[in-house]
Amino acid sequence: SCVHPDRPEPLDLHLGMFLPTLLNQATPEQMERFFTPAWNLRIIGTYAQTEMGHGTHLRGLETTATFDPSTQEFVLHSPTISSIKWWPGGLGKTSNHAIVLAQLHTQGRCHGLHAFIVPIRDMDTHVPLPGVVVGDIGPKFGFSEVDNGFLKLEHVRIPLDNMLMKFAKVEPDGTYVKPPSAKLTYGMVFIRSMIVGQSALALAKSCTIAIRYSAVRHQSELRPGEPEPQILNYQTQQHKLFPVLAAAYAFTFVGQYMKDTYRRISGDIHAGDYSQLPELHALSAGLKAFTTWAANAAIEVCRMSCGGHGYSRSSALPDIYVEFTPTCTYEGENTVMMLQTASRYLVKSYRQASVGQRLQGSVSYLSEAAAQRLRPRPVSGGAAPLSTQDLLSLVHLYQRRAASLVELAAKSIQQELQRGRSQEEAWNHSSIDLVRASDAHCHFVVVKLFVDKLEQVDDAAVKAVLSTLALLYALKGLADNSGDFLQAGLLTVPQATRVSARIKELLEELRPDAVALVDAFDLNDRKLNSVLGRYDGNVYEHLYEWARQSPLNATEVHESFHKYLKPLRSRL
Ligand SMILES: CCCCC/C=C\C/C=C\C/C=C\C/C=C\CCCC(=O)SCCNC(=O)CCNC(=O)[C@H](O)C(C)(C)COP(=O)(O)OP(=O)(O)OC[C@H]1O[C@@H](n2cnc3c(N)ncnc32)[C@H](O)[C@@H]1OP(=O)(O)O
Ligand SMILES: Cc1cc2nc3c(=O)[nH]c(=O)nc-3n(C[C@H](O)[C@H](O)[C@H](O)COP(=O)(O)OP(=O)(O)OC[C@H]3O[C@@H](n4cnc5c(N)ncnc54)[C@H](O)[C@@H]3O)c2cc1C
Repeated sequence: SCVHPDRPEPLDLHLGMFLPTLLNQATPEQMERFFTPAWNLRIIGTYAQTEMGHGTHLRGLETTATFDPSTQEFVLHSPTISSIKWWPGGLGKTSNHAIVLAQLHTQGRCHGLHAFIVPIRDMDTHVPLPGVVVGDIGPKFGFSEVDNGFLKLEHVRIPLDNMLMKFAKVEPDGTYVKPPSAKLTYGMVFIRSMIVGQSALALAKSCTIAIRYSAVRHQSELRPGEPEPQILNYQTQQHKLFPVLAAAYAFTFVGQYMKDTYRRISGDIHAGDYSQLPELHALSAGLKAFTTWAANAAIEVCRMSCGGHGYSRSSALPDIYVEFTPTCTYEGENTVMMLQTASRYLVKSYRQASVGQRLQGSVSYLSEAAAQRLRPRPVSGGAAPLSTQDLLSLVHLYQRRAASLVELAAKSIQQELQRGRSQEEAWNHSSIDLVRASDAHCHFVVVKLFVDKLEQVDDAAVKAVLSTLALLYALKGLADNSGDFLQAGLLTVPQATRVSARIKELLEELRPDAVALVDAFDLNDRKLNSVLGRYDGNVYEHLYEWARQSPLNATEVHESFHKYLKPLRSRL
């Protein structure tokens, strides 16, 4: 990471999950024994939860940890081929320890998934320990710097106090002591919260490269006989890139909010107050999925907006994409995360609101919607007047769309039940609606946080341009999801037409500030690592220099001529 601070590297899991899991789940004695050597890289660890057969379904994980009171040890074992730990970063060749998630068996009973610190390589020779079969899982889409690995445990014994026991415990006689809350052992909320900020960074880098390049790239003819214009003057180029720019700002604010919320609530949890954990889980799961899906698509828009040179590694956009895209899968596959937010939070809150409960946090609007349902509908019934200028009214529109889609999902479950389907089937047959409800809820949260942030901006000029970005973000989202708003009776066709016209005006308004707005991310050339996105805009000279350094150009005549072409010629 000293060369490219953002490139994935084998120690990411050690820094990003092994250390934080110790901080969250180790006892003071275990901190003493493990944290210090881990901080000094004597111990190098990873987080081994996913198996070949299960990544999402945690309760289906097969690795076992069976307590043996006669020796005061746990026996860690991979009972089947599908139970082999698979994917953990840094596991293949780098780590000498792993936090292994395994089903805890003691006194003949299974107590579910718990975390165990398992030494896997000799601390001096780095040779795998007895009973440990470990290696790299082979080439991947990207992440080639990381040795994502497999781990097969064959009756490996570890001492009793290698089980992380801050919450749950096993006593010397094998008695299991339950944690204060079963949810505390899940973990993963920390990284999901951090990933929201990673989405913002990926967007900021991508649109900085694409907008700067679009300011120096001249192509085609706008007015006959005039010089070729900057491609940033094409309305279609602005329509591709300025909403990405707006999203980069939006997600930056959401990423800060997510980090602050994580810090606040995990502080409460450390103090023994678990009441906010459901909100933190739902928010981090939903926003992780929402922002990574959006950023994933936007990086590709930025790459393609740079034409051929966008496809060159010199642009950095292919690498940004390859390194970012697994965030949609790891730390909770996005669809599954959206379903968690809907099923474990939004529908539950909807039902509480329907019986008059006052809701707090990001779902408080569901109480308002429930109260609304009880009031007689206005005769007009039609959509409220739409202001394409007033941000607060747009926030309200997103709130009502979310409330409407949560209600639609909850009603779908009700209808399925009335058809005689079981609970599980009713939920499964409503899961498309559940995902839409979560998506709409997260979209509302993002728009609301963007507008809230503007209240904190004092400088009038900065506030004005950020308001334009917030308007573009909100109106583009309205246009992209107009079906939801039309279906919910929140938008009319004439209003939708006005929205499209307003978006075109905003693109024109933003054009003069576009380069300054990406410069404001202050991403230096080393961090961007992009010939197209260079601050000095001197692209062509550096593109030529970059190509000259290609390994293929080390010799004027490549050995392939003599080895293949020439012999081939002689045979034809
Ligand atoms: C410190 C320095 C930092 C420096 C950083 C430096 C570098 C960092 C760089 C990069 C970062 C590092 C690494 C990045 C690269 C790769 C990392 C990838 C690592 C991984 O890829 S690592 C594996 C991730 N793999 C998953 O992510 C599994 C997903 N699968 C699940 O998560 C579950 O399978 C679920 C939830 C789908 C179903 O599980 P289930 O069936 O048991 O639960 P169920 O749905 O029944 O819910 C029962 C009750 O638990 C609550 N609940 C559930 N989950 C909770 C949670 N997390 N927290 C709190 N409450 C939770 C519910 O809300 C409900 O609550 P209630 O009962 O009240 O409704
Ligand atoms: C680059 C990378 C690094 C990783 N690093 C680690 C690591 O360090 N440690 C670790 O433990 N793991 C790691 N993983 C594994 C990762 O956490 C899992 O791949 C992820 O949790 C998804 O689980 P899965 O692979 O089983 O996918 P599956 O869950 O099998 O997903 C396949 C499809 O099934 C769908 N699906 C699954 N369950 C449901 C459901 N209930 N309802 C509806 N649809 C469903 C999904 O939406 C998806 O479309 C890493 C993965 C990658 C790609």
